Order: sequence, then C-alpha cells, then structure tokens
Amino acid sequence: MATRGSVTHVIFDMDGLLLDTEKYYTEVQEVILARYNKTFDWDLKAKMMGKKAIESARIFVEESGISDSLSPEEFLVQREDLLRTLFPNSDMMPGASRLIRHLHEKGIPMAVATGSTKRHFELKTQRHKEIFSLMHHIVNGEDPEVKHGKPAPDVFLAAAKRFEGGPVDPGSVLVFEDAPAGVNAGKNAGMHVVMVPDPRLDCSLHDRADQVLESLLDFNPAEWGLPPLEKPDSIQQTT
Ligand SMILES: O=P(O)(O)OC[C@H](O)CO
Ligand SMILES: [Mg+2]
Repeated sequence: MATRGSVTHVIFDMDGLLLDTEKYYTEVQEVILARYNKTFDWDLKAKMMGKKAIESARIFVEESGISDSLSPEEFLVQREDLLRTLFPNSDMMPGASRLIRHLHEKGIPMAVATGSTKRHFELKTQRHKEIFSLMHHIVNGEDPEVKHGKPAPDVFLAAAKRFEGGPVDPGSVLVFEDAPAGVNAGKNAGMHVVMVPDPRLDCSLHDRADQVLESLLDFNPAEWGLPPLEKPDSIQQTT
C-alpha cells in the first residue's frame, strides 16, 4: 500500500480528540453568554477551541461584544466553577482507547500535547488514568516551553523533544487534532496532521489538515506506515 508518510511517533491533542470535553466548554460558554442576552455560536467556538485559556477568554469577551461588562480574567473565574463540576465526568471519544492500545502494543511512542492546564488535565483524566499512562509524556498549556498556545507550534515541538532519543524529526510525527488552531499548530511544527473535527465546524477550517476523518474509528494506521490493525473491519469495540 502506498503510504502518506513514514511515521514513527504519534502526538495526540486531548480535548475534543481523545476526550469528549469540548461539549463542556460549549455548555458553560452558552450559560455565561445567556447572562448577557447573547448566544454562543460555532463561529466563535471555532476561534476559541484548542487555545490556551487566557487567549480563548480574550476572544470570547471581545467577539461576543461583552468586554465592557466582563474582562477575560472575570470570564475565566465564572467559567471555572462550572467546568470543575463537569470535567470529572469526561468520557473518551469513540475509537480513542482502541487506537492508543493498538499503538502501545506495537511499540509506537505516543504523547499528549494539550492547551489545557495541569489542574484541568487531572480532573478530565481521573477516570482514564490507565489509558493515559500508556503515553510516554504529556505536555500541557502551562509548560514553561509552551510560550505561545496553538496555533503556535510550541506545544508540539516541546512534545517531539521529549521522546526517548528526541528531538524527533517533525516529518516523522503524526498529530491528531480536532481544532483549527491545533491543526495549524501541528502544520506550523512541520508535522503530519489528521483532523477529526466536530461536524458542526465549517469545512473551510479543515483546509490545512493532511487527512480529515469523521471519527478515530475510521483511522487506518497502515496508510501512514504504522502497524496495521489486526481486524479493522470486524472490530466491534467503539471506545
Ligand atoms: O484541545 P486541547 O487539548 O489542546 O485543549 C484546549 C482547551 O483546553 C479546550 O479547547
Ligand atoms: Mg482539541
């Protein structure tokens, strides 16, 4: 089979890609905007997702036209209480556990590169410690090497550096992302990017991805020169 590239290492985004957590941000942001008689839409969502908290907070108050009433810092305080009650319920996205277990079994080194804070990472993953323990390392948005959030390449370059024998050549890394800013970050780092976007995201925001999939269940490792799934057509497991 002709492959798209010779991939040796994999870096996963977390929110909206491995974990079904973007819905919590959406829900909470809808609640906050409703307090100002405004509605939250997918144009605004697309601009915020994947970014560091303070960066997305600035976009939120400015683009929704409430910056005279609510500062980015105040928004984060309001959001925090609501998010903290929701994050411990986080579920894995379909196909995430299956793919991670497969790549781990085959000895492919994996990492997570998230814009999320360390504290939020702990809350979101508390029910999924075993699966996240299969990652060689995790880089979060508060890491000192991540000077700029996605779409800057910092978080992916930091993750590529920390593999055994690193830094890994970006051309050998496959990134999985759900957010436009995250796809741009992976491409800005010189890596291959598979995008698994929410279907509500405008298709024009898929442009820079090397491959766009509806679900991680549709990913075919062999296409990227990675060890093939044993029985890709008969696997019933969805998580
Ligand atoms: O998608 P991630 O994992 O980089 O997380 C970013 C924010 O926490 C949520 O959009
Ligand atoms: Mg994401």
